[in-house]
Amino acid sequence: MSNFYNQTRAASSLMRRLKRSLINPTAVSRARCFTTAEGHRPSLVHKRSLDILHDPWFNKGTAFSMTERDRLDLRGLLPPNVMSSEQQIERFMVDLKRLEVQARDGPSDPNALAKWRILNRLHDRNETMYYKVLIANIEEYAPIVYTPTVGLVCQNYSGLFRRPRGMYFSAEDRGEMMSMVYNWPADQVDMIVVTDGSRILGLGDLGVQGIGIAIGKLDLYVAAAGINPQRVLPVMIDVGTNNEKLLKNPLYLGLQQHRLDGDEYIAVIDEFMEAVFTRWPNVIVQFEDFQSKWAFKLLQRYRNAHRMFNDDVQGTAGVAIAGLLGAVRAQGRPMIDFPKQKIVVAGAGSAGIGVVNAARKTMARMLGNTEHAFDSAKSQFWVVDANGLITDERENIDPDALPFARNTNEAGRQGLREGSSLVEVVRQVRPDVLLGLSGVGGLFSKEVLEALKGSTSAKPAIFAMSNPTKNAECTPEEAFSIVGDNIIFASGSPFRDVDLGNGQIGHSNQGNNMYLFPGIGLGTLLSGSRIISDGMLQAAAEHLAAYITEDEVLKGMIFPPISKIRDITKEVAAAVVKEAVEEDLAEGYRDIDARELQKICQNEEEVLEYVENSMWSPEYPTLVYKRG
Ligand SMILES: NC(=O)c1ccc[n+]([C@@H]2O[C@H](COP(=O)([O-])OP(=O)(O)OC[C@H]3O[C@@H](n4cnc5c(N)ncnc54)[C@H](O)[C@@H]3O)[C@@H](O)[C@H]2O)c1
Ligand SMILES: O=C(O)C[C@H](O)C(=O)O
Ligand SMILES: [Mg+2]
Repeated sequence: MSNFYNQTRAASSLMRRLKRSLINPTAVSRARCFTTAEGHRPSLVHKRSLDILHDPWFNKGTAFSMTERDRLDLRGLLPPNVMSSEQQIERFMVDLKRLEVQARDGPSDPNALAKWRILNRLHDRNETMYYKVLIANIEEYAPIVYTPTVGLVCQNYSGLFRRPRGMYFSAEDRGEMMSMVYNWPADQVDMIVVTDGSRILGLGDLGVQGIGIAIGKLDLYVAAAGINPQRVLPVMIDVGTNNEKLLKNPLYLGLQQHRLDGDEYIAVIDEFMEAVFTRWPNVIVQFEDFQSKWAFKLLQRYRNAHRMFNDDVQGTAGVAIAGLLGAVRAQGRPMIDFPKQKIVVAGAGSAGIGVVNAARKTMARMLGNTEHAFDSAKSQFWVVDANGLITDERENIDPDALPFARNTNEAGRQGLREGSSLVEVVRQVRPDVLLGLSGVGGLFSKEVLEALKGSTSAKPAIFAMSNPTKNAECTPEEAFSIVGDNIIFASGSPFRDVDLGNGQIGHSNQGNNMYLFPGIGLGTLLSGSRIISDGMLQAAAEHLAAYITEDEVLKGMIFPPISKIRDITKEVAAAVVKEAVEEDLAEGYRDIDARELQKICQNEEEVLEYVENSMWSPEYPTLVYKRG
């Protein structure tokens, strides 16, 4: 009897709620909660895709089941791991409690993560205002939305995740990507930054959490290059992770399996490339923070047929070249002396090898671009990795590092051998430049910096390029205090200038690929080039190098201030457009065809104007309602 009574009461209460829901949309959701709990009765939704995720009544975030994701066009718009609502709450609570703990190991600003949250919420609410704030305060907030804070964000992404941004393609989506790509609401996408999360900055494998780096890079594409924010797409390809800590964490948002490898891995990336280029044939894809093992292979696989580049290999190389040329000028020598520089590089990964390859080519070009010049230029480099100096005696040598392996006999005459330590190499070689792309914080120890005092250069250069801040090979204070005032210093993450006393400033330059990738992307877009050639990358680097005046260089400034990044990007993009036209690669952009582009490129001012006029600026447009 009482059972019957309860059922009747529940049924009439449900009827009342449903009736109310017909007139009051708020009640729909209340009824939804009620019916779900009582009888799994579905709710009717008149939305799909992102509109559901952005609706607080219907959104379940990571708790959408896979069938619901398929039914509602949500596949790819959420990290792949489906969570229970209990897990969601646990994740939220862990994050909430973390606020009580001071962020350790992060950027020097203890409030960086809090600032990131505030900016991120603005990004979700009002994109125009977000970019207005970012552009107007780029020097202050680039370190929040980009390196170094973005590293901390990626490390904590499972806790920080609120509203999804970008697309996730996972190993589970094989065979589905071609249709999934249509779940993204924008018909036009100009720029994709994609990562597989395998080497995020110097922080290692962060799996699905690496999406933060793609978001941060695209923030700069909008702020610096004026790419329309409605046409950017951050992508995470989740093929698993080899980070055991993440694999053991039940609240991790990614696939809880080890990374795919070999042909299986390549098949996933191939499928992703085919899907995005089918839907958006003119898109440009920037590969970011792939472990070296795949970075070079994928670059070779796609670069001759697709509009793509690898920022860590090619963007970094260009920035380093600009910095190295600046360092030569700072010594009061002509740039043409670059081929005489002795360069010790610590780190033989995607970034280190990318830099030595490009620097070797630049030297060869300066020496007349002959085969002999190219061959002899390699002797200016000493490459040291985790196992010490790389020589031709190295077993299982990485083929990408092979051209830079020192000849053992010749190394012996210098007092060096296979595996010599960094300090030994610096002591014996007495280099003009010590460049770090090792990911190892503090690698340029007191001993190494002391050894650099023996440099044959009047003004040795120290490039501690690893990110984020705690992974820098040394700080500017260490460099100036140990090696002396008469040095050039650059780091990947921002550091403050050093007060040398007597009114003298030791400049701390930020040598980061952020000076180039936005211009490479924008220039490629505006030229309509089908590929990104070496010449286009070289033109970008040369323009960055030329941006700094003689006066600035002599004061030790080899990179311009970040506050000028929009102007630098415009110049770099114009150089890329011109080179694409010169190489006959440019096919035009929108209503500017190849022939018109050629005409524009005959006049320096006109190219710059073309680029500037094509850049998006954060201004509110007037909105007019039109029935769909
Ligand atoms: N400033 C920039 O614009 C910029 C651009 C790209 C990469 N980076 C930074 O460069 C670092 C490396 O990136 P990657 O993609 O080449 O990584 P990677 O993991 O592929 O390569 C790291 C290299 O460093 C070597 N290494 C490790 N320990 C060493 C030691 N004790 N001494 C000498 N070498 C050592 C490794 O053997 C490997 O060759 C990262 O921290 C990344 O953030 C900076
Ligand atoms: O992301 C950066 O700040 C630079 C570079 O791409 C890196 O991987 O460290
Ligand atoms: Mg990178």
